[in-house]
Amino acid sequence: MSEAIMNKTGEHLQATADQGSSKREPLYRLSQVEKTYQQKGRTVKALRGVDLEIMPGELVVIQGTTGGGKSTLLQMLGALDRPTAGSVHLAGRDITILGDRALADLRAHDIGFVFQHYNLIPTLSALENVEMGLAPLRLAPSERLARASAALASVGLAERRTHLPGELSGGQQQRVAIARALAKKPRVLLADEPTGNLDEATRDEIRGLFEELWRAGLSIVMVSPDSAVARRAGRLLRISKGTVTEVG
Ligand SMILES: Nc1ncnc2c1ncn2[C@@H]1O[C@H](COP(=O)(O)OP(=O)(O)OP(=O)(O)O)[C@@H](O)[C@H]1O
Repeated sequence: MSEAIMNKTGEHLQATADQGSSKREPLYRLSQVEKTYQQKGRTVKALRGVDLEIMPGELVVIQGTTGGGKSTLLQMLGALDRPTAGSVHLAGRDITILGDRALADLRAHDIGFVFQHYNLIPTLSALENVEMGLAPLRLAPSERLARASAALASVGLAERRTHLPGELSGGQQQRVAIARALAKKPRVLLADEPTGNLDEATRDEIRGLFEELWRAGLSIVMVSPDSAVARRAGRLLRISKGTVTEVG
């Protein structure tokens, strides 16, 4: 990535890195988190008493066996679902006791999501897609435009702002999705197999972008089976049968 882009990324994220919580307070603190699902009359324990702390500025990669609980854990971190037992604190706040509206507000402001399949709206331009991510924040239109433009520039796509997703490569579409998450200035970026849909060369480009974002101060938690992503991680976790272990 060019130095100019990195400077923009750094500037864009500075406000995020500075916001609120002190450096010593964990970004996440999970205590005895359990999640059980009912599946055709039987109980499945997806998470079994997970204790986990993630500090601000960490790049955490989660790997594990199929059905081990990776997606369930990411859903707990993303406030997309509540645990059956235990607590999840985000920046010192117990998010397991929040109501639906407060959780939606938290997701809109504090958590950036990136998925394997980009989830862009095909009829909207790159810039409009990024702006859409800001809709729940009810910003003034000028502020929304400024934030979306800055986020697109921070991933190197300033010149592609008017392009539709179908006119962009897979890697560029994933960059738009990352810009959409960054525009919120989130406390944390959660990514679910973000390189899973890309060819090897593009995969490396997106791995590099995540690493640069991390080095610029962003906290990132990523589920990825990609061993090259794991090698770049600050911290690698394995989850199997609902139990998390540190690797290395
Ligand atoms: N909504 C649900 N309802 C019932 N069971 C579920 C639900 N979501 C997950 N499970 C079960 O919980 C366990 C953990 O699932 P999870 O999706 O978290 O695993 P995973 O590690 O992400 O798997 P994969 O790598 O296959 O995506 C599995 O046994 C799964 O079948």
